[in-house]
Amino acid sequence: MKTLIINIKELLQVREENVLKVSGQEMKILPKLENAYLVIENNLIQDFGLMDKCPNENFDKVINASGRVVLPTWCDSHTHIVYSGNRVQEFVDRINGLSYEEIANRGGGILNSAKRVNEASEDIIYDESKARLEEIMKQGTGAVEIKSGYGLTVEGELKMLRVIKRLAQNYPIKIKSTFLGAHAFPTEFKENHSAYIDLIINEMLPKIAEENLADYIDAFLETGYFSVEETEKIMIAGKKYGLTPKIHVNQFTAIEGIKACVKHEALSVDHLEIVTDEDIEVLKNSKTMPVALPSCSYFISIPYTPARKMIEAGLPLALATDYNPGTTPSGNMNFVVATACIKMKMTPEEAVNAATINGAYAMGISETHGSITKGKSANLIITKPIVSYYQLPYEFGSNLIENVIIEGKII
Ligand SMILES: N=CN[C@@H](CCC(=O)O)C(=O)O
Ligand SMILES: [Zn+2]
Repeated sequence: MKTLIINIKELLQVREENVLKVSGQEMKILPKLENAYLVIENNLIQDFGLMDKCPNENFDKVINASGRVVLPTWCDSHTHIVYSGNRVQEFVDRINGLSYEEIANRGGGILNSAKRVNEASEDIIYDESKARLEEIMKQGTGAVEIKSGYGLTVEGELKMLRVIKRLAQNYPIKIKSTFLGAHAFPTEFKENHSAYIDLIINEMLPKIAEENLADYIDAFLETGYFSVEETEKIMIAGKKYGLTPKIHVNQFTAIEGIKACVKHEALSVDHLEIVTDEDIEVLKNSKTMPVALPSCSYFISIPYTPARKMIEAGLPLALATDYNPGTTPSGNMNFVVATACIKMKMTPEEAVNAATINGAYAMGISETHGSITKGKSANLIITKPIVSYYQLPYEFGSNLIENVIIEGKII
């Protein structure tokens, strides 16, 4: 099957294959072709260029993208879309004055979702989660990382990871799986942290490895959740099973967690609503991708990641949704990109780079995803007719996507 897209008004994020992430000043540049064509063959980007060089041969399908922008699909490197039920009552409780912390201390929050996951069957969780996956694909996401972390029991965590595996088998979207057993301490382990960490290390991890259920390991490194020392144990144990760390850190407090993550060669550090100068220095000398989650800041009214400061210091930055029932019940990367521009003062170029190539890097797939590059997966967003890509963050509440192509096929 060979498809040709013609008359593309702007073809964005055109890169050579050696560009796996962009940092600092490089993030300001979003390479593009105007009036371009693109050829898809065998689910891959086979060729692209300017219309005056457009191939003149027989194609199985021709798409006329006149007036439209084409860009790589979003790479959402941080989600929790496998869960059951919802937390609408906590949302209303927060409007009425309770904080995220107060709700968690009453047994709500992560433990509330853990109760639902442990009560629900794998099939029910699968059905609820696949609806969310289908929704984000329509919103232009072509690769996604999904975490466990609402099981917090051996069976619950395995159940979530098996759902992620089934989603990966049944949908064309690229899925990376992360084990987040260290998301919160179950009530029965509140006073005995080391017993829960032993359970993660000695019971959960070997079973996960045996069934090959995860690519990465995560922990919620935060005051009141997992300490630096506890997270280090988890990272070391995960690495023994080949799971690279991707860690929740600096959401509410800065406790030198980033330093520990960099020491253990984390692929990414995520949240970063609170960032110190020392954190920035540590990240500068690393391969770790900082990941900002602006819809979480928006939804629970916490600070936005200081993107300007980080980019100006020369760091890369990725953007992701954090889609989860508690702090971010939305997986819309278009909203994330717009919010990064509006609230974090990222330029549209920086935001698109952060949501594509840097997002791909943060889930270890930037050799195959995240840019318009020959040989990469044919994962494309085709917009409706628009003035320029600036319109994407500008019209932040509108759906400007006409078609999404994943692995060469319109979904
Ligand atoms: N902060 C930790 N974990 C999730 C929220 C979990 C929840 O409240 O269910 C997050 O990334 O925001
Ligand atoms: Zn998260």
